[in-house]
Amino acid sequence: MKQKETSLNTPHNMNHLDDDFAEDHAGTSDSTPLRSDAFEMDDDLKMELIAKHFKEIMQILGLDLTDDSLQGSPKRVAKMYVQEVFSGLNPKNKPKVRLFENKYKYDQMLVEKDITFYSHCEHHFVPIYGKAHVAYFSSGKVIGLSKINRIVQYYAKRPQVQERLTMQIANELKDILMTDDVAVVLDATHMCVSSRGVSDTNSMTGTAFFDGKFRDQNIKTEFLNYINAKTDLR
Ligand SMILES: Nc1nc2c(ncn2[C@@H]2O[C@H](COP(=O)(O)OP(=O)(O)OP(=O)(O)O)[C@@H](O)[C@H]2O)c(=O)[nH]1
Ligand SMILES: [Zn+2]
Repeated sequence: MKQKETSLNTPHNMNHLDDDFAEDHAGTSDSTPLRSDAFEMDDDLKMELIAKHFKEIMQILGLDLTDDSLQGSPKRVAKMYVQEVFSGLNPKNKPKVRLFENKYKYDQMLVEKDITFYSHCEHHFVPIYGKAHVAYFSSGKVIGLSKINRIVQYYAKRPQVQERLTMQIANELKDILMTDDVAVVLDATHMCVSSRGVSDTNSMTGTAFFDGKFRDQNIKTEFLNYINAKTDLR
């Protein structure tokens, strides 16, 4: 895991490194740049500190925190960051995945497409949202379909760049399923591009990862055709 040292003024002793914990929980697919003491602080303290600092940001912006609509916002934002939109930074929220034997000897590709995800751009902290399409060939084991969605959600719920999110999903699936035969495609809208800055409301960002059998052009085409096909079952 990549580790970064920065100093944060907290009342906690966050100086020692719990390497074993971090390694056990983060796994090999984790490439988010995390502080070496990222797992030291409990959620309550994180929320308390974020609320305190966010309140200051609101005050600096000139907002009157005695207004009854604004009063609760620092705590609301803190709770949303820690328990919801950035919950994927905490390894305790990593989905528990059970493997099953591929008893039915299914040897074709399995595709989980149109997985809706919400993430946040790590440069501007505004939403990225889109669809993930994931496929794999079983090397003898299979996982429950919902776990694929949960893995996508876990890594999406972090400050992200789309390229890293794509790789984290792919590497996690390769680790769990013990195979290189994994493909991941993400189509997403970045609100830092659409709602500010260049303000392009139409452009989308595509990222893709193909390994193992998916490097074969025919297999790749089969996967891409399937994710682009209209499946009107909903
Ligand atoms: N590669 C990559 N870039 C991203 C992603 N999300 C946002 N960005 C870009 O990150 C860049 C940050 O660049 P800066 O020039 O420092 O930011 P900025 O001055 O706010 O740039 P503008 O958005 O052009 O106004 C921007 O070009 C964003 O569009 C992502 O997932 N992957
Ligand atoms: Zn951005």
